[in-house]
Amino acid sequence: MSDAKKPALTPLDDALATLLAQVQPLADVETLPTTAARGRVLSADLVSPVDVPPADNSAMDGYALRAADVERELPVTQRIPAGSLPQPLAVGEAARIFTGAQVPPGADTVVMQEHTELVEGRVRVTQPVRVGQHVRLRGEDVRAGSVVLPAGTRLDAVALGLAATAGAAELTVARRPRVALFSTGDELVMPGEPLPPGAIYNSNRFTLRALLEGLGCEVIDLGIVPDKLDATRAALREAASKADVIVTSGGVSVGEEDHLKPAVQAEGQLDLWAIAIKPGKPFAYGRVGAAHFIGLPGNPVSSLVTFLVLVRPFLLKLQGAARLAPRGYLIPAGFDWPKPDKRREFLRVRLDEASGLALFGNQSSGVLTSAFWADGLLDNPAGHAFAKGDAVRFVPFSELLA
Ligand SMILES: Nc1nc2c(c(=O)[nH]1)N[C@H]1C(S)=C(S)[C@@H](COP(=O)(O)OP(=O)(O)OC[C@H]3O[C@@H](n4cnc5c(N)ncnc54)[C@H](O)[C@@H]3O)O[C@H]1N2
Ligand code: MOO
Ligand SMILES: [Mg+2]
Repeated sequence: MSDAKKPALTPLDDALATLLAQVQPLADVETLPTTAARGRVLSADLVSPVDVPPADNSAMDGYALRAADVERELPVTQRIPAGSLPQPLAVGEAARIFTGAQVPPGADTVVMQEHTELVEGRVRVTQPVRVGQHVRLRGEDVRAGSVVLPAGTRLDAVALGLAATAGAAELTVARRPRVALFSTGDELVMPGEPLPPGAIYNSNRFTLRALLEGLGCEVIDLGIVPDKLDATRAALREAASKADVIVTSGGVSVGEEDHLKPAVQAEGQLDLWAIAIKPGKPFAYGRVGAAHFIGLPGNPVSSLVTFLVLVRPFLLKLQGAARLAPRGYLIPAGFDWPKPDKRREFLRVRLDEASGLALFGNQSSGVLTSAFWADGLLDNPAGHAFAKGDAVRFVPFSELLA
């Protein structure tokens, strides 16, 4: 193809806007045990019916007392382990108390046992105290009636813990998106099989499956589809009959062996093709029947990067997630980048505390080791040169692979 005939590449932000405009959150929800909801998106606000903590309680093993009484030697009149109900504390008394135990009515302060002396059942405080010290107040974490997790929360470990602290045994989440996945390429063989001359192992299937499962999707794995137009069309029809979204890898560029574009045009419509990013230029989006079609480039790093920057926010929006964009951070570059690409680049870099971002030597889109080595992606605007020490945008994999 001559330069004159080259289609304009769509900027990434425009491509993302097009994708997000095409997707509405799934209407169907399901209620799951909290233990089974990791990675899913909450579809209604979770309101706590209880205060957390439910009562004032001790942050230390020690003695509960009135701060006004600390100058005196106090008789220890009760023992309060966690989980037991205390008796009211009279003036001039102390209670033996343990971390997490309810502070007795009448006491306003806890003294840790290291700051006391116990002589014949009477306790003497040996250090100055502050009124209210070591008392964790009822409702200081969560107030009854407040929203602990808003609709659209992605349920990670901390969110699940917070749901449980509010007593939620079940959570209502968006149903799993059904995603049909297939890889194209006559050179592909599955791990575990012998590798004939000319062949390579299919890695994208594993990367993409893991990414999809991590985002709460039900993966309909259609395996490897041969580089033939008819086979590609048949695979698209099958995928569209089973899934909300079709994700493919490979066969989306310009060679005669790349059949996805014509197959999608024959079975549905192609809305977007080729974006101004490196790696990942020949990304495709369209529709086949009622299903969304997303064609990722075959090169393993290209399919990974395009998934992370385009498909991930798309699948999160499909589930009603509130936050679609990953957080990026300005970090000093540890290297010069004098010859930027005309496309927006996503460089595989590692975070080095002393020198800033370090670059993996081989940035080829076929080199998956670069992504394994890296801590994240340096998101460099199109045509932007920078020098060592300049602040650049770093998006950690911890943001993208979660
Ligand atoms: N004449 C041009 N050729 C290419 C262009 C171009 O603009 N003009 N773009 C290049 C870019 S950039 C990319 S990215 C690739 C994308 O190609 P396809 O999406 O058509 O993918 P394939 O040709 O099928 O494969 C590319 C590459 O990746 C390997 N591959 C494919 N699938 C897998 C898999 N499941 N696991 C592991 N590796 C896979 C495949 O063997 C090829 O080496 O096109 C350039 N060409
Ligand atoms: O877009 Mo390709 O991914 O540069 O190799
Ligand atoms: Mg190709």
